[in-house]
Amino acid sequence: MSLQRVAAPAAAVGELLAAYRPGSAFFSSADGAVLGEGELTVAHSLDGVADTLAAVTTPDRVRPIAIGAVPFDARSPARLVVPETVRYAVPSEGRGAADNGQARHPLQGQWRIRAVPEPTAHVRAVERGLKLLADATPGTAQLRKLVLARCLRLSRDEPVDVAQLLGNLARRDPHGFTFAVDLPRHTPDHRYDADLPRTLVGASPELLVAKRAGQAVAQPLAGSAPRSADSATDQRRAADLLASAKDRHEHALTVEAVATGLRPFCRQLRVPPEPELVKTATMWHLATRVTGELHDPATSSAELARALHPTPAICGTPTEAARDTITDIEPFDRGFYAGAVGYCDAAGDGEWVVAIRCAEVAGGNIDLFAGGGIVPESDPESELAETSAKLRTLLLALGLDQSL
Ligand SMILES: C=C(O[C@H]1C=CC=C(C(=O)O)[C@@H]1O)C(=O)O
Repeated sequence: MSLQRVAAPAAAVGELLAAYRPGSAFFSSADGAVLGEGELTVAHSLDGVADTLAAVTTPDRVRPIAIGAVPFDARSPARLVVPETVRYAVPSEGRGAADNGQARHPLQGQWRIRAVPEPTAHVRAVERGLKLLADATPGTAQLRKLVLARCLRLSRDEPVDVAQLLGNLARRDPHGFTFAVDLPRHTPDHRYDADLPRTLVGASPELLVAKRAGQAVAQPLAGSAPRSADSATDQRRAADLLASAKDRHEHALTVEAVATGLRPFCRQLRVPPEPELVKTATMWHLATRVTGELHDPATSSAELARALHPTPAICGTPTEAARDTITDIEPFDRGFYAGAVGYCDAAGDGEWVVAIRCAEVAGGNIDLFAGGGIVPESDPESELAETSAKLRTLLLALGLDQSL
């Protein structure tokens, strides 16, 4: 077994992006970027990260990390790789310059596109969800929020160039969390050839949890509006979102769950009473930054992520009832969409984001996902439009400027 080596800090995030090759693991945030290459060992759950890292940590071994993804259903195996080599980058000057237009390097080729479910069926799924939110079933916990998603399956003859897609995502959303990590090769439905590597690639706006210097930080998002190219319309949509009672309700349920999840670990937890607005290249969201001082500064980011995932931003409230309902209603397996992706080092420091605005790539196949939170005040047609707007993060990065 070789040592995990840490190379000298790279000059810029762009350098690590350029160095990404299929099979490596890339994660970037406003704090910089990390690129893991090679595979020393693999942990299959967030629970297993501490032991896996402890097993490879020796006095002459530099602080190892585990980097990778956890599926939506945390009972299924995760893939958290301890790379042989890790390179870090500090944020670069140019990182602030968003490229809001089309992908600079569109992925050429003829795509076949299949929506699962079809848009009209998604509207019916939301109507079904609304009925469950309205009906109280004696003896079962009342659903208060449910997140329903849909999937676009794109395929073509040539393999998808993940490095190019990753670069396009990073350029369009320079303040987001951009990632590409390999997944277990087998899907539960054996849809792809087991020889094909599978990669989760995306640009998530949502921090599940980060831990550094004895502090935990989470930034739950819930409540959305599409951006507009017209600046007056864009500002009006942002103001309407901030004032929307429906979106504030949807948001409050998520913040409540994140605060409840973090509280046992923290001696002081700050939860701002009012949400703020955050934006991506395509969406506005309501966000609340929750921060806490950890009782035990050694608590790891993997442990915190495990305690929080799945939040009501991607599942619902109460968690189990929402997860069962999602399995019943959605006609596809979420896989690693709506899971968690990030890294944790041997001191427990690390960052984990909610795996949204992402896609699973296998050869010439790419599955795009988007969902939305449903509360009793939700409107089915608006929910469909919201998922279409969210899908544009990946569609535009692929070079497809169309609404689906
Ligand atoms: C589930 C997704 O978004 C979540 C994060 C932000 C806002 C959301 C919303 O407004 O519904 C969702 O909770 C997704 O992008 O697939």
